[in-house]
Amino acid sequence: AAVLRVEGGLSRQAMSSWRSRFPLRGCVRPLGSRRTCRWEPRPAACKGHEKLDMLMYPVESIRNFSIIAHVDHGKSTLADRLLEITGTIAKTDRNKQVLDKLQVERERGITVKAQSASIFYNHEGVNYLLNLIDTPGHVDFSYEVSRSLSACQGVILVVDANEGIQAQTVANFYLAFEAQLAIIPVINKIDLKNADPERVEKQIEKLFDIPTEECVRISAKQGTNVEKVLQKVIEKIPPPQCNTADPLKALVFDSTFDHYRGVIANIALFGGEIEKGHKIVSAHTKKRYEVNEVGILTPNEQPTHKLYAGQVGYLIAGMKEVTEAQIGDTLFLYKQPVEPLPGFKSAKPMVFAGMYPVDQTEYNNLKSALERLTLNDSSVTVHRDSSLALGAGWRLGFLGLLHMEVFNQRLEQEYNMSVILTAPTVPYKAILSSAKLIKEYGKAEITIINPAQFPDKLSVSEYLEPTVLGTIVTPHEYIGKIIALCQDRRAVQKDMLYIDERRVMLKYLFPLNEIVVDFYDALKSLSSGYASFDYEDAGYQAADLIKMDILLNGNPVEELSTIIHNDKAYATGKFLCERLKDAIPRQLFEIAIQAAIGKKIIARETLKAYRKNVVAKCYGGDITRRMKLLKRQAEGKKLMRKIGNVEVPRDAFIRVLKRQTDK
Ligand SMILES: Nc1nc2c(ncn2[C@@H]2O[C@H](COP(=O)(O)OP(=O)(O)OP(=O)(O)O)[C@@H](O)[C@H]2O)c(=O)[nH]1
Repeated sequence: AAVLRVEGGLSRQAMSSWRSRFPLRGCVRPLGSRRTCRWEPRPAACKGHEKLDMLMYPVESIRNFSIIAHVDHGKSTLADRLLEITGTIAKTDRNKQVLDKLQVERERGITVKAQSASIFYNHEGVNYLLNLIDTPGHVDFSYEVSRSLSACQGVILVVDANEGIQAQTVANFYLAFEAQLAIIPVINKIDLKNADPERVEKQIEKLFDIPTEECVRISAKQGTNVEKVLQKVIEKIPPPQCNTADPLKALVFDSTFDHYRGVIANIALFGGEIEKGHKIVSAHTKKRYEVNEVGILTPNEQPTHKLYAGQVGYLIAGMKEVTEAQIGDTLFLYKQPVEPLPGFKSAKPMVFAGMYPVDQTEYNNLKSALERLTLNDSSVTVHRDSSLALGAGWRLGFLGLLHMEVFNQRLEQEYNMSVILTAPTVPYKAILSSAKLIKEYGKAEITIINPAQFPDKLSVSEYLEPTVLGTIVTPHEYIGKIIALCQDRRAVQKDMLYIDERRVMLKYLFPLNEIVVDFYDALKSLSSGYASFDYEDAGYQAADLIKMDILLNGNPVEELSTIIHNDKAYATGKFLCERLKDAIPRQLFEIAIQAAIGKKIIARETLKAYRKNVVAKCYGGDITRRMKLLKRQAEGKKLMRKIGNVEVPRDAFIRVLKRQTDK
């Protein structure tokens, strides 16, 4: 055990000053009198946490930082290496992407949720406590990035040595830059055959004004130079500016829900200290709680005696309700109120879709699964909704289509729920002209997030659609095709800049609905995967919109009703009908697949009748085999949805909607 001896002992004053300087002092106790003043771990409080007991961290030796990058540039791999070389996790083959804890993250190989880990590191004889937050790269999850940055004083900006600066590199750089964080540029994958770190350094200098000599060249995969990154973190990133002697001020920057322990809030302490038994108050809800547990993430939860100003850790305080751990909330000690921290702008949903239980008896189960999952993913908005065909359900708002798919996958994997999802739509607006409707809504400008509520042209003076400013980074040989694609999507060019002799950055103003579903896929396929894309909100513009329905034998398919631009109606209607024809299995009768605007049919496909005789193979009629096949057919039917008398596989709709990829 580490024993700290102080020659000649300490005065009472000096002792209290030491107390405020050593964040983990809860783990040490004075031995003997003040005069002899030997300190050693306090076993009862810290059982099993020897590492924490042995080290003490004044604010000056804490660094809080995030790793940010474009998708796949190696954030999670770098995080793994940092954890490994500091001995935070064991070095084995199994420790891949340890911070990507969710099943969906491991399956898809992407980070969806930011994760933190505390690292202990000795640099030149000084012990440091480094708190690392791994963040997602995909544009849909940039909200996670900006939230994580609020708990940090610096970032490692990872850029792939082969791909160079990509659209999300630019977006993430500006998030960090605007938050005035220290930025350490790191060029990763220098082991690749085509790596060209020099070129990437020049790009970084040109676009971000960071001198080339500040870049660190590494291979996260092989571990080359990773130690240098840690040294840079210590040298370049300032320690948090706060004081343990101040009243408690803790920012809730993330939260997760545990079935057994309730809400686990990730907190960053901007002042004071917190320990088990403290009575705390939420600035947002004004509710009072008693702290049950505090600790740090290494990367699994590890309880500590206390958390101190400057640290990042977790807190469990008997919060059971989903709404209690508001992200961005400030926690303070009971009867010691503080000025709340600025918090976060709430996430702005870009895509809305209806969600319904496959079977209405599952409504309550789905409701509680949704409540729990939205606690882990507070960027999803939920409104109750109902439909004649699909029953009671919800209208959910997502940050993008990938976010929607991931959310759906998590519902299935983590809560065993299968649901019906309707076609995604963006939040349109309408300026009403009908006095009756204005009275009904209580306002003239309404937001439409459900095609079922689309007001008729006669009662509207203007429709508005949301737009985004998109950034595309591409090798120059694809420019022609990309410009044609953007024009096809009704986009207006705003800027074009060569970031070096081979790469171009384009800026376009897009109608959001043109990019939401499949723009990224289309861009990838026509640039052989080399172009990247990112976007930010850019307000509303007037648009000529209509509502289009898809009918199966005259019955509307509610999942596929969409609001689209008039110019696109015929082409989209025809395309949806063709795709649906491929996605629906032939049935005993003929099926008419039609696209309609109001009563007017604008496209039609016909699916010929066919009978699948599942028992045809059972010549001779072995009864058990026959029963087995019929049972299998019945199971298959559960995955179907009935529209009128037509059976449609439930996953057909999402396949139909991803229209562009193989057009
Ligand atoms: N050759 C080579 N491959 C690397 C290196 N670092 C990461 N990779 C590979 O690049 C791919 C992406 O790495 P990740 O660490 O998952 O990337 P990420 O940035 O965390 O990705 P997201 O979380 O989806 O944003 C993986 O296949 C890694 O094995 C490197 O230094 N060299």
